[in-house]
Amino acid sequence: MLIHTGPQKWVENFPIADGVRQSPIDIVPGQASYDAGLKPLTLKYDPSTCLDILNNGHSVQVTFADDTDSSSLTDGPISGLYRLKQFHFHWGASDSKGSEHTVAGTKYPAELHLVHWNTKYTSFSEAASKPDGLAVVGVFLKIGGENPNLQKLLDAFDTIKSKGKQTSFENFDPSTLLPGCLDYWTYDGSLTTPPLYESVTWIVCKEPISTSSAQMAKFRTLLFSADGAAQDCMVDNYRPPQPLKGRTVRASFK
Ligand SMILES: NS(=O)(=O)c1cccc(F)c1F
Ligand SMILES: [Zn+2]
Repeated sequence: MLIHTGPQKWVENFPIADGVRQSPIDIVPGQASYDAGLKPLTLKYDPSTCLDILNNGHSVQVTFADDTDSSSLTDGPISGLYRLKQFHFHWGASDSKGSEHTVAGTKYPAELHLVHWNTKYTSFSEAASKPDGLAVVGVFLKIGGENPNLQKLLDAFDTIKSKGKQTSFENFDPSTLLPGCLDYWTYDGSLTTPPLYESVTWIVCKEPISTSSAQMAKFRTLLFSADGAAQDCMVDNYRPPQPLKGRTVRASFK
């Protein structure tokens, strides 16, 4: 029988779930403070660093070679250079929910997370638990026209349907999943899945990218469960917004 240990249970094994800088949050544009000192994001991605696509049992993840600075994030709210490690998604059981961050209470059907780690540390694993260790760029997906760049990922889903399945995935350029305008909100937060480390500088793009309802349905064909186990559709793999606890959300735009 299926036991879902949802976000409400995480605090038992990860007490930081009730910490002071947890993610995601509800972003209230009217309460964000414009910071003229915030630089535009510099995202330089090399498609040849794209390695594989994986069903890790809680999302679909595309992993990158991070042994050089070829795919990097600089500027924006951060100092130094952060390397792209992976990107993944969160989505709902229907188009009415699925994003982790919300905007004045609005839920999007999905959210893309591009995970980067600070090269002042020697590896992702070392960086993952440091207060300035990670920078995650979040991009909302909204229902609109079909997204041909997203379709390249979806076409690989049939071969990674169940938990633990992965397949090679090469020469994908993640910048094709970025919105045209890179205006963003930024705040200090955490991983949104266990171990919930408070190590993430969040950079959430104001402009969503489009996906179709049919493309969203394809995400929902993935499984939380491993081959041979009772089939458990991978849906609602998002954590709800967490208390702001006095944090300031800054905007890179007026
Ligand atoms: N949802 S999330 O972007 O916070 C995230 C999840 C797992 C590992 C990470 F490094 C990470 F950043
Ligand atoms: Zn995520």
